[in-house]
Amino acid sequence: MNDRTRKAPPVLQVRDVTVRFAGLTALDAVSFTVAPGSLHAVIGPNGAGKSTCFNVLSGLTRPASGTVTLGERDLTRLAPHRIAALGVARTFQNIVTTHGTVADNLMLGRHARSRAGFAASALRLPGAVREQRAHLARAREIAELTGLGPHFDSPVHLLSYGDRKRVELARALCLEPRVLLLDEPVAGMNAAERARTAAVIGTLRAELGLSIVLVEHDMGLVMRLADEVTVLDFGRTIAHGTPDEVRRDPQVLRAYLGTGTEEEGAA
Ligand SMILES: Nc1ncnc2c1ncn2[C@@H]1O[C@H](COP(=O)(O)OP(=O)(O)OP(=O)(O)O)[C@@H](O)[C@H]1O
Repeated sequence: MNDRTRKAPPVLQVRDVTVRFAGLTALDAVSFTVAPGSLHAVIGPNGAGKSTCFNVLSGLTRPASGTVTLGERDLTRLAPHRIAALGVARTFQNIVTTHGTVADNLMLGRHARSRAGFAASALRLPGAVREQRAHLARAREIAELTGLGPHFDSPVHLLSYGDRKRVELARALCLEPRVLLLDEPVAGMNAAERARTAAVIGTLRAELGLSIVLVEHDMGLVMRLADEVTVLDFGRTIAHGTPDEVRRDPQVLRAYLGTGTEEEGAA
């Protein structure tokens, strides 16, 4: 059990979000709601707008119109660090940590939550030492939760690719988020690593009660883990529902099989 179990996260609501890049509409009035403690997947073929959607949620891209709210808070125009401070943490598709030990990387993640100043820490004042110890203990718990416990003191570059990618996930968890945005968490992994990471994601939701938004190309993983799925294609929502509902949706099948109508512009 963990002592950080908190009340349910607030509802994350994306309403009518539109993003344009020059002439291209990357997201076109996209809306979805992430229920507290649920796992919501955003899927779609290449170029559908999934990363753009994540960039809006994490404050890296400002939409031309529409809003993103977490409970009562409007996140739409906040800087990324403010959004993170409100409890929305993300991982990145292509970042795989290579420096330091697992512990070093997780402590970097804890740094944002540290109250003791740099000088107090450097001078090893008692309060700062106590705080540091508590952060280290929590980092160790997070390592256990993400399957990295045995590697806590290992240099990251000696770990397998799958473990290294989970270091990024564990570092995001060190922010103690209420909402976790996972951008292709199993990309590039082999089958065993994918299964391991899927199990970790399931555990996170069960044990921490987090809301999770998942962008992932691995449909098996999405269908196994998601409570709800939003399907994008060319920036538009083409389907929304439970995994079973979307997997049978003719528009989804068309988008994935590339046999779309002229209007959908499939090649
Ligand atoms: N900074 C940008 N400037 C111009 N166009 C962009 C920019 N970012 C994304 N796009 C375009 O917006 C559209 C949506 O891209 P996005 O990366 O969000 O799709 P995606 O669903 O994440 O794709 P993938 O599965 O390949 O990662 C694409 O046509 C892409 O080329």
